[in-house]
Amino acid sequence: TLEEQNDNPITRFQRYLQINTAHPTPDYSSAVSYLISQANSIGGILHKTLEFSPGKPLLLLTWPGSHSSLPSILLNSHLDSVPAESSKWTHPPFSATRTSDGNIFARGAQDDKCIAMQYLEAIRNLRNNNFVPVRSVHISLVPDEEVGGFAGAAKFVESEEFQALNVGFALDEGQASVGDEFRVFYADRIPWNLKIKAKGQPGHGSKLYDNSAMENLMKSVEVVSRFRESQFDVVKAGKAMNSEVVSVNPVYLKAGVPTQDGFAMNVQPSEAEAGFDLRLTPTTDPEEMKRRIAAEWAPSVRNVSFEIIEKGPIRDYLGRPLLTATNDSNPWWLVFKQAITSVGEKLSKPEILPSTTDARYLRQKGIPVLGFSPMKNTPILLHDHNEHLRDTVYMKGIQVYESLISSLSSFTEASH
Ligand SMILES: CSCC[C@H](NC=O)C(=O)O
Ligand SMILES: [Zn+2]
Ligand SMILES: [Zn+2]
Repeated sequence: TLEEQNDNPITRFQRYLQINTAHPTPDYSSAVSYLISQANSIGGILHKTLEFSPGKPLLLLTWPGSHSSLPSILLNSHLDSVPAESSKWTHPPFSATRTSDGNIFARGAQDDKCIAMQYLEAIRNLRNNNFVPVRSVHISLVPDEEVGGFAGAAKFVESEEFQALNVGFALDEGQASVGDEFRVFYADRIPWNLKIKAKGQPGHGSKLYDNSAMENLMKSVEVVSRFRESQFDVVKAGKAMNSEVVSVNPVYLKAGVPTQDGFAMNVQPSEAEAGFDLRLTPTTDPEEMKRRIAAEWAPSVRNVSFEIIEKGPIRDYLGRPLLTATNDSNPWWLVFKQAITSVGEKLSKPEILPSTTDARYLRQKGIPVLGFSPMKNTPILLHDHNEHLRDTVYMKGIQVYESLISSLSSFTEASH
C-alpha cells in the first residue's frame, strides 16, 4: 500500500537521519519529538524528557516489564553527531539519500542513529508478536556524547532518575565490522587532552642560539613522536590491536609572533604550544603515564610545561579499571552471546574500543556494558565523509536486536 511505501523501517530511519543533530548546533528538540512520535506509534512505551543542562534534553523511553522490580536492561544511543563537510560528500549529509544499491548516506547513519531506530523497530516487532518482557527495557537517548558526554550521560548516571531505573545490564554503540562477524567491545580507551607549552629565549630570526621556545617545543614533539612510533610498531608487528596500545596524535600547533597578514618571519617567538589527543588503554597506569610526560615529554628543565585534561572517569566506584567481563563470570555475556548465535550470527573476539563512548559512565557505576552496533560487511565510516549504511544491513540489525532484547529482558537466572 501507499502507506507502507511511505512509512516503513527504512523511511523511518531516513527521517531520523534527516534531523540535523550535528555539532555545534544540534537540533535536539526535533530529534526528541520525532523519537517520542515513534514510541507513541509503537504503543505501550512510556517517555520522559530529562534536562540536566539547558537545551540538552535526554529522552528516556521505557517498555515496562512484567517483573519491573528486577534489574532492568538499558539500551543507550546518543542523539548528536559530529559535523559533516557537506561539499566533500557525494550526497548531502542530511538528505539520507538511498542509492540504487541500497546504501543510505547520512551523518549518523553508523554513528549512531542506526541503533536508536533499530532498538525501537525491534520493540515494535516484538510487541506485534505479543512478546512481554520480564525485566523493564529502557532506551536512553542522550545529548553531547561526541563532545564528552559531560552535559548528558555523565550527569544522567548521577541522577535519582537513573538510580530508580535499577539498571542490571546495558548496551551502547560499537563499530562496524568489515568482515562477516559482528564486533563487540568490553571497554573504551581513556581520552586525555595533552597540551605541551614551551617558553624560551626570543631573538632575531637569523640567529643560531640555544633554548628558543620553538626548539624546546620541537624537542618535546620529537620525544612524543618516538613514543607514538614505539606503540604503533607493536601494532604493525601484529602483537596488539590498535586499541590495545596508547595512542598519541598531534592535533594542533600554536606559535609565532602574529602580524597583520600572518607571522613575523624574522622573530623567534618566546612561547610555543602543541596539543595532543592521547588515549590510554583501560589498564594503563595513569600515574606512570603522568610521570613519563613530566620526565620525558615535557621536562621543566627544558622550559616546557604541560597540562592534562582528563576526559571522564578511569576507574569504577571500587577503584577497578572500567572493563566488562566477557567470560563465564558475567551471566549477561553468556545471554548476549547466545542471542547472537541463535540468529545464525557470529561474534569476533571481544575488543577494546579504540575511541570513547558514554559506556564509561555506566561502567563507572559498576554496570556491565557491551558496545555493539550490528553492522557487518560494512566499511568503518564513523566521523568520515560519505558515512553510509546499507539497507539490508540495517534491517538485519533489527532482527538481531529482537533476539537480544527478548533474551536479555527474559533472563531471570541472574540473582542481580
Ligand atoms: C572526550 S570524550 C570524546 C568522545 C568521542 N566519542 C566518539 O567519537 C571520542 O573522541 O572518542
Ligand atoms: Zn558514537
Ligand atoms: Zn562518534
